[in-house]
Amino acid sequence: MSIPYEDPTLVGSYDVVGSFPKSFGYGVDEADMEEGFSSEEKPRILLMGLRRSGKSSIQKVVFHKMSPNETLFLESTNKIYKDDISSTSFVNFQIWDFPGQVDFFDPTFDSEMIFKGTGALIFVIDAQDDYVEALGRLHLTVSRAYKVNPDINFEVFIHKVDGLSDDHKIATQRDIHQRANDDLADASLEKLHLSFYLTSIYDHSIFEAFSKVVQKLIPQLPTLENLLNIFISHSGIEKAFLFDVVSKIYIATDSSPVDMQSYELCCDMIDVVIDVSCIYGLLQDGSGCAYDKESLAIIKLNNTTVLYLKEVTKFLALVCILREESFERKGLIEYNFHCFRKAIHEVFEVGVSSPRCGRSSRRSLNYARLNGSVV
Ligand SMILES: Nc1nc2c(ncn2[C@@H]2O[C@H](COP(=O)(O)OP(=O)(O)OP(=O)(O)O)[C@@H](O)[C@H]2O)c(=O)[nH]1
Repeated sequence: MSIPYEDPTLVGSYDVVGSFPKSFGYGVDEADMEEGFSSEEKPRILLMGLRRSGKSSIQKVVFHKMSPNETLFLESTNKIYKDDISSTSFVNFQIWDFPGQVDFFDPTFDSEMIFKGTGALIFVIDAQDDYVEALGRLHLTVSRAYKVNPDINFEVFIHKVDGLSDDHKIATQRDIHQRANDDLADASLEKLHLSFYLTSIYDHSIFEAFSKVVQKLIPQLPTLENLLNIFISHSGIEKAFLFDVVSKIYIATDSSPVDMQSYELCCDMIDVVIDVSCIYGLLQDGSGCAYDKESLAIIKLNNTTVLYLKEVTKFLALVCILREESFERKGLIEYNFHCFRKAIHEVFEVGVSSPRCGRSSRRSLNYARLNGSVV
């Protein structure tokens, strides 16, 4: 079976349901910054798994704002769908969505080309279905990819868990974890590490899981975490996330544990801000930008909690949760934010001026170009 490729610019686009209009973007000049980078060179995230496991739905919900219910009408993918999201998102990758029936033994399947430039391989398992066949396919896929490129991060999404009880979720995760690792041990592939996530497109779990996958691919992550730690400890803030605004993936947070509720609250805040901005912030002819340098929002909740959102770069927003009493020192928070923002810009500028030219430094350079130099 030959696997044709599909250029996303040529296929039908999906209407946007939910908070962001599809046209929501951040301006125009990414093309200039991309010079010298062919799309082939961009690091990839691969989405693989059996038919109907939910791959296309994940991609559409996370990166194209499709509403979960609309995924019911998605047709089966029969080509590799390459989605370049770098022009609208901090996540400067290509997402490659594979058809479920991909045949690794087909001579036209060029595993060297596909796996060489891959940063992460996400294997999606439908938890509502019998997963024995999926486990076999997982083993085949990861062992094949590992042989070509042992640096790939292997991520397993135990997907559609919205249909399972909490106990069932845990039991399924344990069982899949055990069997997948047993298969690897039998093949003497103990060094191949699999990470497991329970996901569903019907809640925030898919965004959280994708956040973790993407974070592993961001070379500046420790620096970003450090900056967030310094910022919150000097500002009386409880939790801070650095969000990619379009996808609502958080690319970094401070080192205190993430609880799902805080994350959801911050995601909802982004939706509210962009919704209000789209409705009341654009000009009458629809021109203008829903998210720009001026973007700032403060929401006081009825439980003495304050949510604070502010633009950091054209792709990134800082969203914080703090107590009302800490917010009395608003001037201090603003000053610290100013220093934080400056430091973030410097982090990415260092990437730009770095003389290194290996593949990984080119990746950071790519981030830097998109996130530092144009804000
Ligand atoms: N309950 C539930 N259904 C889901 C979830 N994600 C996807 N689905 C449904 O699963 C079905 C298959 O989804 P697709 O995204 O087309 O699956 P795919 O893996 O891309 O399928 P192929 O293109 O055939 O490989 C659709 O009806 C989706 O609505 C989920 O998290 N929960």
